[in-house]
Amino acid sequence: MKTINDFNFKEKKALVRVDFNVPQSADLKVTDNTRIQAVKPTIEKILNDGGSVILLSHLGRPKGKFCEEFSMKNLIPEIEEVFGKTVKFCEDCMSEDAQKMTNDLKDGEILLLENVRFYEQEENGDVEFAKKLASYADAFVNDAFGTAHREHASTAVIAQFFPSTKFFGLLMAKELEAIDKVLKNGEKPVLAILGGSKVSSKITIIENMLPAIDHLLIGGGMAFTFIKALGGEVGNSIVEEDKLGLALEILEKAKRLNVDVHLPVDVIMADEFNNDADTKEVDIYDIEPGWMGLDAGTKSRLLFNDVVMKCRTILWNGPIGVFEMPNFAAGTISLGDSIAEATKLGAFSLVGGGDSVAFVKKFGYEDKVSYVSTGGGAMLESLEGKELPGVKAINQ
Ligand SMILES: Nc1ncnc2c1ncn2[C@@H]1O[C@H](COP(=O)(O)OP(=O)(O)OP(=O)(O)O)[C@@H](O)[C@H]1O
Ligand SMILES: O=C(O)[C@H](O)COP(=O)(O)O
Repeated sequence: MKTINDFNFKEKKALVRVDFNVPQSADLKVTDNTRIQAVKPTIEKILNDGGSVILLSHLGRPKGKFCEEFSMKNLIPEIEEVFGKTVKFCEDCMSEDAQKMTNDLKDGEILLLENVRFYEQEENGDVEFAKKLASYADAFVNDAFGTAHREHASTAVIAQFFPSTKFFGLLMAKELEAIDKVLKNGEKPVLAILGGSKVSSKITIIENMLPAIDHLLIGGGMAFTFIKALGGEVGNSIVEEDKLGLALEILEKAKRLNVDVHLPVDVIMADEFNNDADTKEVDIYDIEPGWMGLDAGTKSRLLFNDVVMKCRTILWNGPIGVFEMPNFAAGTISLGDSIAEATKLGAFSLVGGGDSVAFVKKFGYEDKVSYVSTGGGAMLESLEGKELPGVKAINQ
C-alpha cells in the first residue's frame, strides 16, 4: 500500500481529498468532529515535511448547486480548532481565484476549497473537472475513506493525473488495515456480529464473511427472519417474508463452512413500537400474536457474552435492539460491555456501519473498542468484499 509515509512533501503542494461530511446543528455548527480529527495525522505529516495542503471535500448532497447550508465555510472554525492552525478558504474550486490561491500557497499553509459537490461534474466523474483540480497540486492524497465507495471526480478519476505521486492518507491506511485484520488475517476465533433491522441489507456481507469467520452472531430485527424460517412464532416482529428461504440457505452454508451461528434465545417483547409499551420477556420462538421483539433477553445477553469472550477478532455491525428507545437499549449495551471487556483482554474489535457507530459514540464505547470506522457505506461495501473505487484508483 503506497501511503504518504513513502514520500517527502518538502516544497510540494498536496491535494488532500478528505471526507468532512460531518453532522451540523440547525445553526450550522459541527456536532461531531470525528472525521476532522481523523485526518489530522495526515495533514501534520505533510506540513511537518515542509509541504502545503489543499483540502478538498464534499458536505451533504447539494446536487451540483451552491447552497449556504452545505458551504465548507461553516466548518472553518472547527477545522482551525482541531488542527490548531489558520486555514485559508477559497469560495469555489474552479475559478481564477482557485487557480491563484492554490498557486500562491506557501509551504506550511492549509487552503480549504469550497464543497466539491457544488459542481455536478464531481458526481458525474467528469475527467476535465478532475484534470483541472489535479493542476493545483504536485501530489494527490486520498484520505476520504467515508467516500471511497463513490466513483467521483475527486475520489477516483483524479488519481490518473498523478501516476507516481498518488498516495493513501494515514486514515485510509488505518481503515483498510482494520478491515484486513478481520477479513484476511484476523487472529482466530473470528466473530462477526450482525444486527440492525433487515437481513436484506446484510446478505452480501454475511456471504462474503462466512469463509473468513468462525462464529456468526445474528441479533436485532434481522434475527426474526431466521427465527420464523426455523418455525418460530414471531408475532408482529420485523420479518422479511420473502427472505425466509434465503435465511435457511445462509444457515446451511454456515454449517458447511463450519461457522457456528448464534441466534438470540429469548427476547424482550412489547405490545407496541414505543418506549413506554408494556413488555414481557419470553422465549424467542414464542412471541405472542400482536407483540413484537425489540431487544435481546437475559439469556441471549449471557449467551452473546460467552461467544464474544472466546473470540480474538470481533467485527460488529448493527445494534441488537431498538437502542434509540431507552427501554430497549439494554441488550445492545450488554453486548457493548462484552466487546469492551474482550478488547481489554487483548481481542481486536472493529465497529462499523452507521447505527452501530452512533450507538458506540452515544454510550461511550469509542475508547473501549480497538477501532471505530469513519465510514458508513464505505465500510459496509468493504465488508461485502468490493474493491472501493477510491482505493482502486490509488492502487492502479
Ligand atoms: N428488534 C428490532 N426490531 C426493529 N428494529 C430493530 C430491532 N433491533 C434493532 N433495530 C433497529 O435497527 C436499526 C439499525 O439497522 P441498520 O440495518 O440500519 O443498522 P446499521 O448497519 O448499524 O446501519 P447502516 O446500515 O446505516 O450502516 C436501528 O435503528 C435499530 O433501532
Ligand atoms: O457520509 C458518508 O457516508 C459519505 O460522506 C458519503 O456520502 P454520500 O452517501 O452522500 O455519498
